[in-house]
Amino acid sequence: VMDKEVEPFCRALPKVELHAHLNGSISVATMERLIARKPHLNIKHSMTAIHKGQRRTLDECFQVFKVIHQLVDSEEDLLMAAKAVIREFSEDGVRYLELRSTPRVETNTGLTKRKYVETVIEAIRQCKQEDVDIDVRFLVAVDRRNGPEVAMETVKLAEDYMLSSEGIVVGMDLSGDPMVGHGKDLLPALQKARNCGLKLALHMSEVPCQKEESELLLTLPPDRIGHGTFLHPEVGGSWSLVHKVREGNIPLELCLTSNIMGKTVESYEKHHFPYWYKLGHPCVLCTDDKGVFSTSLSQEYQLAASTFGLDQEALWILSQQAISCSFAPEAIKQQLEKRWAEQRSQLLC
Ligand SMILES: CNc1ncnc2c1ncn2[C@@H]1O[C@H](COP(=O)(O)O)[C@@H](O)[C@H]1O
Repeated sequence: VMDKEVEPFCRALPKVELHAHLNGSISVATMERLIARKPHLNIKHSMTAIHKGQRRTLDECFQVFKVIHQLVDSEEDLLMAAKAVIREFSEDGVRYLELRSTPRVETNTGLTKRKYVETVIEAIRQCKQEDVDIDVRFLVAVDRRNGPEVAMETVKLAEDYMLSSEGIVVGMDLSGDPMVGHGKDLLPALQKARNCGLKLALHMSEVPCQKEESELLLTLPPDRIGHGTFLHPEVGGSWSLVHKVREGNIPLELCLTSNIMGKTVESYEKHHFPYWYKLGHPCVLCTDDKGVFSTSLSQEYQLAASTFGLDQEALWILSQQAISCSFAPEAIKQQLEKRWAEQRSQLLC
């Protein structure tokens, strides 16, 4: 009985998505349009998404992103993809979204990093004009693969747009293949970002053996942590890491399906969500790459409910607490809180 009711409940639940990579969030329908535009690339659907039951290594996931980047290589593609992703999140009941994306240069199409950022901002503005029911902010991403100079350049770009985008650009993300590069080289850039008022959402301990890097990144400290799969001592992390994350009350962005499909976590049951949740630590359910991993935020809420035995009240609280973990201005947070409160009585009766 519970499962039947839980699906429509999770869809109707107003939700906050804080960890979504733009190019990983492109749906099958949009991917079809992009593939049709570029037949010469000879790209098959099987190369852009991982389906239920399938699992890849993280390494293979990063190959998938390379293929997607070939499909999204112009201003036009990017605008179309970003608008579609925003609409789809809204249709899934997401009312506040922080979209993250890595500015890229594409010499073939004349795409520059500035144009890239401006196009994502334009997509967000157009959706707002078209009354899509969702508040969207933008986190400019640093791909760790590209090293300290590019990171610094990206920080300058993010700072410029934070000042000129009327609140759309709110922060930065550190992401990319966790096996490549070291956080210590990127520390000065991240410090600079923090000092100029950009919020930091950093991927940390997504794979084992990043203990030292995580210790270092925690000195910043970040405003939110992506994944944090291997922070606790039971999986090779340390008490010191757990202690610092708890002391700083640094929210974790947790992506169940992504971690299973990327094989960093063995099964839903073994996910680290309950570890932190039981400590009362702020945990935010997120999709990571809803396109690549064929999921949705409401599906992630359902999976958390069925795997960890959360009732509807608990799901509502989980989604409501995500508001305070967001980088939205205080006034917006208050508006969202109000909206959540209004919907509460309709949802939980
Ligand atoms: C699965 N776990 C993950 N871990 C780390 N980084 C990830 C990721 N999933 C996605 N990305 C990052 O997001 C980029 C794609 O979106 P954008 O081109 O930026 O919009 C990837 O190239 C990678 O840098």
